[in-house]
Amino acid sequence: MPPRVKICGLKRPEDALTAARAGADYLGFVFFERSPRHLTMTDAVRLRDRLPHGPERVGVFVDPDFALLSAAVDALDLDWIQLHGDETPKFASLVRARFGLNVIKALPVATVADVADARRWYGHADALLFDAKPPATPDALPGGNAVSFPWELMKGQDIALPWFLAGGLTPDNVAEAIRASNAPALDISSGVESAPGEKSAEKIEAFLKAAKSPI
Ligand SMILES: O=C(O)c1ccccc1N[C@@H]1O[C@H](COP(=O)(O)O)[C@@H](O)[C@H]1O
Repeated sequence: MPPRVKICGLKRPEDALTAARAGADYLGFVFFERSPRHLTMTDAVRLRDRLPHGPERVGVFVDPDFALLSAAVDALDLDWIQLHGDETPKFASLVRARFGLNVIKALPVATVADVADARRWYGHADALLFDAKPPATPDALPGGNAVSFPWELMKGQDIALPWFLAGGLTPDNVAEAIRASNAPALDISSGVESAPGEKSAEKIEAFLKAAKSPI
């Protein structure tokens, strides 16, 4: 079965439509002010009725408060909440209970010990997302840095939740990433952009083609 694919950091309805037509399973929207992909609440409300139906909608947050989550859930009719900061398992459980939505917890990975951290989230999150650790630079974001970790770290891991491979994926490296990691789902942002925050229709289509039919 081909991996499920999330195209993240969408801001324009035409990019969401391109992703949906090309076979994306999830559409991701970033609510983090420092990101070039940040969606303001005003823009989110405008976007809502122009989004395609079919793919599930994921809001991406970094150590959010409940007011932000509530506004974004309402604005975009979200299906999933992705926590991409230093949130605790207890906080993830509270979010699930409060909103009745699925939670994806992003985990930063550099070594196999970071992958083993997954088990802390069993019973608290509905899916996990393994992303590279952010570079140690002042301007680095918690995610969306176009940085990969060694995909082989995931191979043969017994992860008891659905999981996404993320970080530095591109149309050119995704077939190798799938082979190396056996990932059941993939998440991409920078690799389908022409500039930070600007999605490329050609790259979205190329990524989905390569991800859904790896050689
Ligand atoms: O994309 C962002 O700007 C972002 C900001 C804050 C937290 C998470 C963010 N993105 C997530 O990171 C992955 C990997 O990004 P990339 O493909 O390496 O650019 C992305 O898909 C989002 O889930």
